[in-house]
Amino acid sequence: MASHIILPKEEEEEVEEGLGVAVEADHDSPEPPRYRHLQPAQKALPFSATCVRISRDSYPNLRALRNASATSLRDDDDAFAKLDEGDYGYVLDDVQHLTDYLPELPTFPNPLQDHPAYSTVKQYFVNADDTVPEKVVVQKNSPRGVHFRRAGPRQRVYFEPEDVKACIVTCGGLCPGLNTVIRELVCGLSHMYNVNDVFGIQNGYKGFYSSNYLPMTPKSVNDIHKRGGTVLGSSRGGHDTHKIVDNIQDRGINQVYIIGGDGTQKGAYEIFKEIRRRGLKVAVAGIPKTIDNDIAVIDKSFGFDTAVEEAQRAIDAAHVEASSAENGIGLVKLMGRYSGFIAMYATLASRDVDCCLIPESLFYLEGEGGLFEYIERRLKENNHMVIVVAEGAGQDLIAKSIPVADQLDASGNKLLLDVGLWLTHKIKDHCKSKKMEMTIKYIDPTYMIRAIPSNASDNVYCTLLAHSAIHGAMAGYSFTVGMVNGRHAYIPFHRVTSTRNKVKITDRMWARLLSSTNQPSFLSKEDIMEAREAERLANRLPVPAGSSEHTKKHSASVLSNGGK
Ligand SMILES: Nc1ncnc2c1ncn2[C@@H]1O[C@H](COP(=O)(O)OP(=O)(O)O)[C@@H](O)[C@H]1O
Ligand SMILES: O=P(O)(O)OC[C@H]1O[C@](O)(COP(=O)(O)O)[C@@H](O)[C@@H]1O
Ligand SMILES: [Mg+2]
Repeated sequence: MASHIILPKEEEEEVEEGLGVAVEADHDSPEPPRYRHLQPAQKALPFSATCVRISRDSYPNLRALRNASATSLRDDDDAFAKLDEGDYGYVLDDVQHLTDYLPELPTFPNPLQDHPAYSTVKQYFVNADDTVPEKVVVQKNSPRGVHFRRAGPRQRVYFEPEDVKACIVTCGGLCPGLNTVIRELVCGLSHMYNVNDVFGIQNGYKGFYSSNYLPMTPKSVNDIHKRGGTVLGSSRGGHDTHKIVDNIQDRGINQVYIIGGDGTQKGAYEIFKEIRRRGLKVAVAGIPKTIDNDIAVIDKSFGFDTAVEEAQRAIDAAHVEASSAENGIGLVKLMGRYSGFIAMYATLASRDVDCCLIPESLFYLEGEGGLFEYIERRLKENNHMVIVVAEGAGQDLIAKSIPVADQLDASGNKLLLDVGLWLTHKIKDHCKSKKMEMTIKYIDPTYMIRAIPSNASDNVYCTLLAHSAIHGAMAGYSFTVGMVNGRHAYIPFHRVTSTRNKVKITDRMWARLLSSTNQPSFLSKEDIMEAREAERLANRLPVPAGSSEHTKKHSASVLSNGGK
């Protein structure tokens, strides 16, 4: 896979009058990276900002460096990174900072140092060099790997409180905890940094240029965390980078807090790039929201725990319905377009679920090891059963039986066909063909789950995320904030948008689920090998000793060495 990394001029003699060269590095190839001069548009960028601190001499390490990362940069010229190498394979995948393109900015003492509540905390400020490792399970000889900048308050900040004009926007689908994040941003800015000029953008990205900005105060947001939804409103679509940045510029906004999922974070990155291109002193802080828990790098997204908890109520209802009928089946559809985390965790928590179907694990209906065979067996054994299906599961099967053209929502997300309804009909038809008496009750609790306020633990998590975002923006960084291995970190935008977090069906968690439900895995031996190989390639791991692939490679290298 190729990615583009930009080197500073002084490290590349081949540059003529340009500011630098782009390096196209193919990590899977032993060939040295190819150099390309920057395109005119890229030359317009203040170069010191985007340089990757890798010298030409360290090229042998470049592959190792990129290999240390589980995800790669997007394969386009926009994907610039700030990578910093340390000893023993240490890599800092750093976030953008105002001084990358405005090097002369003054700094100010952090007002928290005089705050009665915070100044008593020993070592309240984080060390400027503190970083958080992406992977915490290591071996004796493994390189230290990729790290992210640790979140938290810094000794010096890049904004004076009275100069800050902040705005908050929520985009995409609802998720429990949105109001808590909004509340804590407004209160945190005011209570920690004495910032009182905070505005709410209404109804998502389009609100930047089509609605009034709502002034927000600690008083006006005091009890919003007890309500579901978002007091600001949200929407899909409407991301017009130029119009948005024009408005940010015209209104003198200098901190933008953007709460939303993968689509929203992509939009935040576009906004940041345009802000930087215009040389504006504006920090962009993304706070990832995804009820599906599918955002890469971070441990867990806010609202996920609340969603799993609320899903129990639907599963309980399905269980009551199923167990109160002869050959009763309760079918619950849970959220998860591409990732089945809610379905998997809700199943593991409930213990009443007999089968969980997720997008990551393909299933089939007919024949040996299929869903119908399992349903028949389970009804015979237990007289009732509960099935949980994630909304993105079985889309391939539905598309085969009901061919319809793909439809997209306003944000460009594919609209899914209703797997719950489809499965209900399929199961009914099958039982009818087998002359089996049965009852099936289908429950879709999606909007009931999304619309509730967050639970206690999500409330605390939302508060910490909001505070980390504020500290980062005040310190001049632009980033997506998130918890990585239990510590809050500032993550480059491209890292959270380039891949998706998915359930690994070769992991222990999925194995636990299979053993708890006793459902078929729907996988052949070849499927398992294929999934393991995909996993290995995605994580750039070596071929395991003893595997057939390893034996093949080993024999080939022995032969090429003349059998030595
Ligand atoms: N690639 C993209 N570039 C810029 N904006 C995007 C992109 N993808 C989505 N957006 C914007 O982000 C917002 C939310 O996206 P959406 O996919 O609906 O929800 P989520 O952020 O939860 O994934 C929408 O306003 C959409 O226009
Ligand atoms: O009906 P809507 O509002 O488009 O939302 C449905 C989608 O919203 C979600 O709950 C969350 O999606 P986003 O992360 O894109 O906001 C999905 O699980 C679901 O498919
Ligand atoms: Mg999304």
